[in-house]
Amino acid sequence: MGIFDKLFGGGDPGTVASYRHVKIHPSVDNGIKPATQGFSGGTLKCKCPSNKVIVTVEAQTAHNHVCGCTKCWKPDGAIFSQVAVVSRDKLKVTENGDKLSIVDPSAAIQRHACTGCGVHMYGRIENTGHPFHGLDFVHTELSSQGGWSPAEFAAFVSSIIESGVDPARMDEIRGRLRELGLEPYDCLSPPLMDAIATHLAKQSGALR
Ligand SMILES: N[C@@H](CCC(=O)N[C@@H](CS)C(=O)NCC(=O)O)C(=O)O
Ligand SMILES: [Zn+2]
Ligand SMILES: [Zn+2]
Repeated sequence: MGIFDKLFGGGDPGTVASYRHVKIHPSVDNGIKPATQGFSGGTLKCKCPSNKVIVTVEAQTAHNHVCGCTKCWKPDGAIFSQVAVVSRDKLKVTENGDKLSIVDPSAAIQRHACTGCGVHMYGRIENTGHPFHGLDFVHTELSSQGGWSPAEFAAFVSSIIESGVDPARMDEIRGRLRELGLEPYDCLSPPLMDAIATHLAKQSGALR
């Protein structure tokens, strides 16, 4: 396809592209399962064969999404992470917490990873001025329970290139995300970006 076609939408108008062959993340590749009404949490387990780290989440998650950034934990072979939030008072490390270590203590989100298998068990924001302080970040695919809130959008999509994804694949990857109903954004979704900006504007005094 030439640059003109690429920019102005040339190509065969009779063809509806399917991007089913494009893999995003195992939790969305075969269709996205809806949340179970009344679901109230479960346990997340790391991938160690024994002495697994276990995290208990006592609530349904919110804002689940796939994230293309380089910092979020991804299962082997996946180009996106899947990550949701839960109130920090609903999350407890219940077994083998001594195996956890913070990946990057200087990051806004402190990701507590298992030193045995590398899986990130939860991410926590300790900066009380951060717009998302009070929320923990979790990968609900680490739970054997079904019923968690499903992915709703795709964040930091362009960032997958930083992990080595060929930029020429971006059209098919965004195409697949849209096919799955996961609108692709290069940062967070507009409602979350608006929430961050509102928090910052109130902090600075630009808004009251
Ligand atoms: N392009 C960067 C984006 C990193 C980034 O900003 N990630 C977002 C989504 S998880 C974030 O909020 N990071 C905060 C943090 O990692 O502490 C990358 O891929 O490394
Ligand atoms: Zn482990
Ligand atoms: Zn991320």
